[in-house]
This record gives sequence, structure tokens and C-alpha cells, in this order.
Amino acid sequence: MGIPIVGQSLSLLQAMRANKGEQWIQERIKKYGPISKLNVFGTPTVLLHGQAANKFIYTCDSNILANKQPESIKRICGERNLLELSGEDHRRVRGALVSFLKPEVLKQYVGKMDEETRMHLQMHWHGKHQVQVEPLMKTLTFNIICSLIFGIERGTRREVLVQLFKSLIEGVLSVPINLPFTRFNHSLQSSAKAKAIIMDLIREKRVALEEQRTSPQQDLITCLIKIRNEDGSALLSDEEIVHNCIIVMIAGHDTSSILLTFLVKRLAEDPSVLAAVVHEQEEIAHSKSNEELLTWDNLSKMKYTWRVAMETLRMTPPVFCSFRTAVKDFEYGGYLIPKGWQIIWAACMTHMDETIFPDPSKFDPTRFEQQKLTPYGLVAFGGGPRMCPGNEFTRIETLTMIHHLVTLFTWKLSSKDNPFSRDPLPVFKEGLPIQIEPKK
Ligand code: HEM
Repeated sequence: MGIPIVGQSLSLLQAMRANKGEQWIQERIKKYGPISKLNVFGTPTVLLHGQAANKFIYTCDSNILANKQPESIKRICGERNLLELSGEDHRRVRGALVSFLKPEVLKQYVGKMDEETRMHLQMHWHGKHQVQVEPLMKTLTFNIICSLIFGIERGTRREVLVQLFKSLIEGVLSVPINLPFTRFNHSLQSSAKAKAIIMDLIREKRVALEEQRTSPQQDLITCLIKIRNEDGSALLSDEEIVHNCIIVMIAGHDTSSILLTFLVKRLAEDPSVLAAVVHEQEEIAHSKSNEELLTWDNLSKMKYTWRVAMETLRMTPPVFCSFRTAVKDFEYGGYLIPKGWQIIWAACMTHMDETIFPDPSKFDPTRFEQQKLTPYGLVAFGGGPRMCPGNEFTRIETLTMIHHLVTLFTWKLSSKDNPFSRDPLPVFKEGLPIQIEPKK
């Protein structure tokens, strides 16, 4: 089990920071097989690996395996956030979120996302010779969430919220010591201010709904206020709305900005993939005027581009490993796993399994043309009842941004080496600088 308390945490964290997490896990699997015990963050832990393990974890009853997040997330987001809930509570709150994040509802927001994307490009890309992709993609996904989730237009209020979220997020993976001047303390203070702003928004939107000045699907907050139980009472408390807006912002903005960053890198490195994406996107661009916003119908024609995104998610999934906790003793693969033990799994290790993805080291978007997706093989968005409810949201923002990038600009990487670490999400050391030129 390694040195007590520290166990294998340090070597795993070091491997992740050096972007060698996959190798670290692979070596353990080679040495000990797909089920092995270790000690991570002072807790006895079992590492599970493989497609069957993915299926078991994703579909396991929450009476056996509970979701487990660092204490800091619970304290910063609030205890009613989706990641902390299980059973009926989880189903109810998740159902409410999905009622806004489902494709039938999101399709009406394609134009709004497109407007945000165009404004972003106007402010941060046009007229520049060099940009840093990673921070810019974060700004983009942040603004898109502000617009669609909070329904806040650009202006002072959005700026205040953006600053609060930046500080709030810095504490999410910090040591939860609440002393003045710790990162965690700043984060808690920012979280309290952000929660107060969201609470004000709830009050304003409730009045707007009563006065019929807004539609029930105007943004996520309005949608959540409007959802009722059969007896007419509110399905979610105001506290639940606030805590879940914060978790959606945290879960939603970094992950999709990472996908967009890796896509820009991939397109710069792979001329044949770039050419096919440009061909698909220019056909769509030529079918409309520059002023016309993208539509759901346009997105449904971006099949190859989305396959490139899926292949990017396969090879560099933003979420590397996740945790659950054993709520009671259970048996898996002939081993007894005791109550209280932690389960760690790097679901994405199946992305490199050649029995699921032949020639797994080759970047090949066309594999998704022929290949029927093996269940629990491609799991960048997780699986089962906790599968990412933001996957459609991600698809819309990714396709919209890539459409504009490849039709408006050409680019090349400023440097050959662009190392990134996992902290735990991928972070490029130099932010991925690129040189850009407008297309003639
Ligand atoms: C490339 C983009 C994204 C990736 C790779 C991603 C990945 C994931 C994964 C792997 C999980 C499941 C974790 C587990 O089972 O432990 C998850 C959950 C979640 N994601 Fe995403 N996500 C992305 C974008 C988004 C977006 C845009 C939103 C919101 C608009 C979002 C909101 C959430 C929420 C709320 C959960 C918790 C679900 C639950 O516990 O029921 N994600 N995500």
C-alpha cells in the first residue's frame, strides 16, 4: 500500500503533472492486473480498470458506490450540488437540469451561442497575429455559460461574476484550510458573493416570470424556477438552484475549453484532418450569408468535425480519473471491497484498448463512421445515471467555434513543443500560443 497516509498519492500526482498518468496506471495494471489496492490521499483505495469495470461503476447502485468529491468542492459549491446528491434527490435535481440541457431545448440557443462566439472572436482574435489559445477558450466558454445558464448579458454584472468565478475555481482543488489569506478562504469568500448574485438573479427572474416578461426557457435559472411538482410547489429550492448553477459553471467551462484547445492543436498538426474539416465547414458557410447565425440544421451537417472532436476526446480526455466511495462491503471480480474504501478508475484507459479501438495511437476520426460505439468504451463524458448532462451543450459550442475558426483564420503553432500537465485537468505550460492570419 506504500507509505501510510502518503501512499501512492505523490507518485500519481507527479505522474499526472508530467502528463504520464496513463503510463503510471498502465504500469500498475501490468504489474498487479485490473484490480489492485493502493493508498491515495490517506484513504485505502482500489484501482479498477477495463470496460467491465467502467460498466460496473457507472451503473452501480448509489447504495453501494457513492459519488465522492473533494471536501473543497462541497464547501465552495454548496452541499445541494448534484455531485453531492444521490438516489431520489439526485434524480430530481438532475432531471431539472436536463430539462434545460436536452437537445430539444438547446437547439433554440444555437443562434445565441453563435452571437457570443462572434463577439468573442471580434474582441480577442480579429486583428491579432498571435494568441494564447487555452486562456481564450476559457473566456469563451465562461461567457457562453454566463449567457445561457445565468441569462446575464455582457456588462458590469457579468464582469463581476467572471472575476468571482475565477477566484472561486482556484480554491476548488486546494487544501480546504479556511484561514485568512489561504486560497481556500479567498475561494469561499468569492463563492459567498457569487451565490448572493445568483440569489438576486433568482428573485429578478421570478418577478419577470410572474409579470410574463420572460419565457420559461429563457436561461437555466428561469427554467429551474419554473419547474413545479404535481401539487404546484417548486421542484427545486432556491438553495438548490444556486448550488447547481455553480457546479454547472465549474463542470462546464474548463472541460469544453480544453476540448477546443486540443482541437486547435490537432488541426494545426494534421493537414489532412484540417482540410476535411475546412471542406465541411466552408460548404456550410457558402450556403448562407455572413450575417446569418448558425442553426441547428447547420450543426447537424458538421458530422466529420464532430468525429474529429470525439477522436480528440478519445485521445486526450479532459477528465482523467474519478473517485467513488464504497457505502457498504461489496464483492467485485472475486475481491471483497470493504465499506469506506475509495474506488479510483481512469475510465479513459479503455480509449487506448486495441480490442475496442484498433490501432489506438492513430488519430483517426473516420473510426467513428464504421465503428458502432462499444458500450462503456468511449467514456469521455462518463456513463450511466451520472453521465455528463452537458455533452450536447459541449457539441454546440465546439462546432460553433470551430466553424468560425476554420472559415475565418489559418494558424500555426508558435512552438513545436507544447507540454501540458494534468492538474488534474490538462493545463498547457505556455497556454498554447499560435500565430494566426485572417483568410483572404
Ligand atoms: C468536453 C466537455 C466535457 C467533458 C469531457 C465532461 C466530462 C464529464 C464526466 C466524465 C462526468 C462524469 C463524472 C463521473 O461519473 O464521476 C461529467 C459530469 C457532469 N458534467 Fe460534464 N463534461 C463536459 C462538459 C460539461 C458541460 C458543458 C456541462 C454543463 C453545461 C457539464 C456539466 C456536468 C455536470 C453537472 C455533471 C455531474 C452529473 C451528475 O453527477 O449527475 N459538463 N462531465
